[in-house]
Amino acid sequence: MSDDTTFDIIVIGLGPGGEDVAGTLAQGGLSVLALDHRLVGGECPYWGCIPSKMMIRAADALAEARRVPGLAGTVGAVTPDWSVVAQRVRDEATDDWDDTVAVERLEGKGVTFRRATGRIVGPGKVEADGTTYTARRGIVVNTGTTPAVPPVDGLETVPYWTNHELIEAKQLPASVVVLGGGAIGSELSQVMARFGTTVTVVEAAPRLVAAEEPESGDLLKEVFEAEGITVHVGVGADRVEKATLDEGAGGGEGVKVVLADGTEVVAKRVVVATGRRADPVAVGLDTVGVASGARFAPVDDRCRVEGADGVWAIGDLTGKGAFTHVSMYQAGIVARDVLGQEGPAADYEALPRVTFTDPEIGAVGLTEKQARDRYDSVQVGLTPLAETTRGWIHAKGHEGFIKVVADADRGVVVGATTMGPAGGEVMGALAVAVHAEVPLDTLRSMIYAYPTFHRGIEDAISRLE
Ligand SMILES: Cc1cc2nc3c(=O)[nH]c(=O)nc-3n(C[C@H](O)[C@H](O)[C@H](O)COP(=O)(O)OP(=O)(O)OC[C@H]3O[C@@H](n4cnc5c(N)ncnc54)[C@H](O)[C@@H]3O)c2cc1C
Ligand SMILES: NC(=O)c1ccc[n+]([C@@H]2O[C@H](COP(=O)([O-])OP(=O)(O)OC[C@H]3O[C@@H](n4cnc5c(N)ncnc54)[C@H](O)[C@@H]3O)[C@@H](O)[C@H]2O)c1
Repeated sequence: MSDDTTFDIIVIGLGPGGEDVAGTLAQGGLSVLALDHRLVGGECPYWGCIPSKMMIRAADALAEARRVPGLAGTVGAVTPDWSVVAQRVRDEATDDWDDTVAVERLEGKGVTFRRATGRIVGPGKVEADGTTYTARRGIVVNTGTTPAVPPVDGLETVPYWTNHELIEAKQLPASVVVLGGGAIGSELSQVMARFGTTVTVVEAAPRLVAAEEPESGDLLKEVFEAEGITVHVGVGADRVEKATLDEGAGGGEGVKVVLADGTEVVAKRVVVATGRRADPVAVGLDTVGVASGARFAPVDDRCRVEGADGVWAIGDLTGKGAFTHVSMYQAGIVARDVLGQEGPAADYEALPRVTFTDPEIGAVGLTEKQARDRYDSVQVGLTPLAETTRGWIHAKGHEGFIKVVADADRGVVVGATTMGPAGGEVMGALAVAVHAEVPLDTLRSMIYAYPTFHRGIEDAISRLE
C-alpha cells in the first residue's frame, strides 16, 4: 500500500550528496521524499564552494594583474570593484539564492520535494511540517553543518558575519577581523585583502590551515603578511566589544577584538570562521540509537549509521571530511547499497583536499605527523617550487613546495602536499599514487613532462629520506 505519506526512501537535507542520492534512487525506481528547509543543493552552491571560488577567481585575477610589472610591462592602475563579483555571485552562481532550477531538476527525476525541516522520530518515521512520514526502505540523512560560533565574551553583542553574510555581501567592509584561519578564514581573508579590505586573521592554533602540513601554514602566513594581511597565530580572541572607529579606520561604528595576549584589534566587522558544527540530535538520530552527545553520525563503510537499521548518513555530518567531494562520494555508496548493487566500500585513505588560497594548497592522504604516528618507517621528500625549472620561470607568485610522505616498508606514498600555482591540479597525480598504492619504483621510472610544476614530484621523490 502506498499513500502520500509513505515512501521507499526519505532523504532529510539536500546538500550535494543528498540531492544526488535522492535523484539516483528515484531514477532507480524507488519512491523518494526529499526534504530541505533551505535550498536544494545545500551550502556548496549557495554559500560555500561555488560562490567563494568565484570570489577567489576574481581576487586571483587582481593579483596576477599586479604581477605584470617585471614580467610583461604595465597594466595601469588595477582598480578592484566588488560589485562585479557580487553581481556574478547573484546572476551566475546562486540565481539570487533561488533554487527553482534545482527543484525542477530533482522533481524531473521523479523525487517528491517538500521545503520543510525533517526530524526522525523513530525507526522508519520522519516528521515534517506536522506530518509523520513512513520510510519503507530507509532514511538518508544529509543535514550538513552550521557555523560553530565560539564562546567569546561579547561576540553576540556585535553584528558579526559568517560565510553567509560574506558570500551575500554587496560591499566589503573597510576592515575586518577574521576569527579562524582554517580553510574558510584563509581563502576569504585573501579575497577581501586583494579587494582592498584591511584584514587581520586571528587563529588559535599555532598555524594557519592547521590541519595541513606545518610547511603549508608557515608559508601561507609569510605570503599573507607580504600582501599586507596581519596574522596572529597561537592566540584566540578573549572578548569583543563595540568601538567607535577613527577616520583612518573608516569612521563610525566598529568592533574591538581583544586577544588572549592583550593585543587589541579594531575593525569595521568581525567575520567568524572558526569551524562548523554538525547536529545529529537536531535531526533525531538519537531516536534511533545515536548517542545524544555524538558530534557526528557514526557510520560504517557503507555509510550505514551504526546501530540504526535502515538509516544512512552522508556529508559533513559523518565527520569523514567536510568536502563536497566526500558528500558526493558517499552518495554513490549509499545509492548502491540501497539498490543492492555491488561496489567498493568507503575508503578515505586517499582523501584529497584543496585550499584555494594563492598559492593553492593541494593535499592528499596523511600528513607527515599522521604517517609517523601510524607507520614505523616513514620517509619524507620536499622540493621548494622555486628550485624547479617551472617555478623559476614562473617567478612572481611561485611560492610553494611539493612534499611527499612515504611508508618505506611498503614502498608507497601515503600522503602529499602540493602548494603553489595550480597546486590542486598538481595534487591529482599524487592522489592516484596514494589511492592505487603505486610503488615508489614505478613513480621513479615514469617520465615527467618538462618544464611542468608536477615535474617537482620526481624531484621530491628523489629526496625521500
Ligand atoms: C565558504 C565555504 C567554502 C567551501 N568551499 C569548499 C570547496 O571549495 N570544496 C569543497 O569540497 N568543500 C567546500 N566547502 C564545504 C562544502 O560546502 C560542504 O562540505 C558541502 O556543502 C557538503 O555538505 P553536506 O553534504 O554535508 O550538506 P550541506 O551542503 O551542508 O547541506 C545540508 C542541507 O541540509 C539542510 N538541512 C539541515 N537540517 C535539515 C533538516 N532537519 N531538515 C531539512 N533540511 C535540513 C540544509 O538546509 C542544507 O541545505 C565549503 C564550505 C564553505 C562554508
Ligand atoms: N577549499 C575547500 O575545500 C574548503 C573551503 C572552505 C571550507 N571547507 C570545509 O569547511 C570546513 C569548515 O571550514 P572552517 O574554516 O570554518 O573550519 P576549520 O576547522 O578548517 O578552521 C577553523 C579554524 O578556527 C580556529 N579556531 C577555532 N576557535 C577559534 C577561536 N575562538 N579563535 C580563533 N581561532 C579559532 C581553529 O583552530 C581552526 O584552525 C573545513 O574544515 C573544510 O572541510 C573546505
